[in-house]
This record gives sequence, C-alpha cells and structure tokens, in this order.
Amino acid sequence: MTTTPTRIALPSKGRLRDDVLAVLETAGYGTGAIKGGGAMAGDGELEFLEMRPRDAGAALAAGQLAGAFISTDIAMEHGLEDLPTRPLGFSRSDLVVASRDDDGRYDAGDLDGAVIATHLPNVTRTFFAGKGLDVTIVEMGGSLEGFCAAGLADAIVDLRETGRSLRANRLRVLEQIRPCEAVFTRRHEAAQLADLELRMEAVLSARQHRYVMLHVREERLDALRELFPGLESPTVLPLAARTDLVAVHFVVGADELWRRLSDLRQLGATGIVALEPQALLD
Ligand SMILES: Nc1ncnc2c1ncn2[C@@H]1O[C@H](COP(=O)(O)OP(=O)(O)OP(=O)(O)O)[C@@H](O)[C@H]1O
Ligand SMILES: O=P(O)(O)OC[C@H]1O[C@H](OP(=O)(O)OP(=O)(O)O)[C@H](O)[C@@H]1O
Repeated sequence: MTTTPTRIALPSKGRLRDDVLAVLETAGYGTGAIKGGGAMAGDGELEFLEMRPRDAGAALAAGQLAGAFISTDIAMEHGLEDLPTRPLGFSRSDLVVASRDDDGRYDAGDLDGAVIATHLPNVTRTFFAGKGLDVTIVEMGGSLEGFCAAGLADAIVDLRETGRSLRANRLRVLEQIRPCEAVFTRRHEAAQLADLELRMEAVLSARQHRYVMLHVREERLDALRELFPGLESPTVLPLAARTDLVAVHFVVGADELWRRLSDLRQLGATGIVALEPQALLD
C-alpha cells in the first residue's frame, strides 16, 4: 500500500529559514538536502517543500498543505489562527501601527480617512474596521517605513523588532497590535505530524534547560533542593574513593541556573558542569 506524503512548507528564504532548519536538524530530520531549490522528499511519510512563508500561509489556507512553518502575522493574514499552532520562540517582533513623529497623531484613532501601507492588508482591514475607522490600504511588498516617511502613506502596519527601521525614518508607534513569532501551524491530524511536533517540542524545551552535574557534600542535598524548588528527585550518585561528597545530576531552566550559580558555589558545590540537552520531554 502506498501512503500519501504529508506535505509541510519550510521557509525557502528569509528570517525564519535558518532557525527552522536548525530545529528540524536537531530533531533528527536530515536537512542536508534542503538547499533552497524547491521540494525535498523527506522520509517517505513527510515531504518538506520550500516556499516563501507568505505563500505557505496562502497554500495552507487553501488546504493544499498539511502544515507550514510560518509566523503569527502570516497566520493572521490568512485566517489560520484557529488551526493548531505551536509557537517556536524565535523571530520575535511586534506588529504595530506607526506614523511620522511630527504629524500630530497620538493613537490609531487619529487615522480615520488615512492611507495605510502594509504587507498585511487583511489584518490591517480587520484592525481598523474593529475601531470603526475608514482607511485606504496600500498593499506593498517592500520597505514600508520609507514610503511613509516620504509622505506617500499616513501610517504603516508593520513589524518592529529593534525599532531601528522606525527610528531611521522618524516614525513612532501609535499602537501595538500584537506580538509575533515563528510558528508551526498544521491543518491535519496525522501520526507523522504528531511525531514532528513531539520531536520539535523536545528540541525547543531542551534549549531552555541545562543538564547540571556537580559534586556536593551529602548533608547539603536539602539545601540544594531549596535552591531549586522544582527539584524533587535529583539523581544522586556515589563518587569513587570519596565518602564525603556525592555527585548530583539534575535539569533546571537555563535562566535559573545562571541566577543560582553563585548560590551553588556558596553551598560548596564543585565540579559544576552544565550542558544543553538535545531533547527534553517531561
Ligand atoms: N525584523 C524582524 N524581526 C523579527 N521577525 C521578523 C522581522 N521581520 C520579519 N519577521 C518575521 O519573519 C517572517 C518572514 O519574514 P521574511 O521577511 O523572511 O519573509 P517575507 O516578508 O514573506 O519576505 P518576502 O515577501 O520577501 O518573501 C515575518 O512574517 C515575520 O513574522
Ligand atoms: O525594528 P527593526 O529591527 O528595524 O525590524 C523591523 C523591520 O524588519 C522587517 O523588514 P525586513 O528587514 O525584513 O525587510 P524589508 O524592510 O525589506 O521588509 C519589517 O518589515 C521592518 O521593516
């Protein structure tokens, strides 16, 4: 019996591509054959197709894909927000409304009758309609900030990461619409997709944690548990030729480890090694 491959879109270029490929590679999907040249057959059950994220959003909305690596803003634009979605924690930005900093406007409510440039016409239409404002939308593919700075639009609906592009064009934020990041969105329930999500979950969770090994006096184990409240049952191992110390292995959040490192020292911990796990599932 032949099975139909489950088609997943990967970013063919742009900001999402490298991070998505890195997650897939760590999750054991060989990405060596993904070279920006189009389709890549996967393991016979999953087929990865390289597409612009925008096109992937449109294809997913049209029911032509099982899933896609896209972003919050693209999912909003194509009405995909109700599909099962896994945030990926990278390519974070804010979707904002911005206008020139000397135009006397103070919030988005000041834009009735205005011309708005955007890459996201549906999101923009819905946003202003929700406020009861009548605007003219100019859909663009290129840089929006310069267009607005030149007076060709009254405002833009665009992403802000560092704010550098807005500052360079003397624009300021009138309203934040919502935070955005890379996401995996799927349309189907399939075992291969559940497996992909589980593997990604393990990789993404592992990135936030550290596997810690250290030596400490046995009578300090309770104090160690108090330092890390989530640490109920660390692995405690004897050390060769040492009766005064034990080895302790445990997993903690990466942030928590750095916050507590000097406390660990004060507890008398030595031989501290922290590694990033490849996979972590509770
Ligand atoms: N400055 C940024 N900071 C963080 N994330 C961003 C930034 N710009 C874009 N992104 C995110 O990356 C996604 C893809 O953007 P990218 O520019 O790679 O593709 P695109 O806009 O579809 O490009 P093109 O239209 O040229 O194919 C966006 O939908 C957005 O979520
Ligand atoms: O707040 P910042 O860090 O400046 O990032 C925001 C900019 O990044 C994106 O554009 P991108 O750089 O992808 O290229 P584009 O201008 O060609 O759309 C976005 O459309 C903004 O223009």
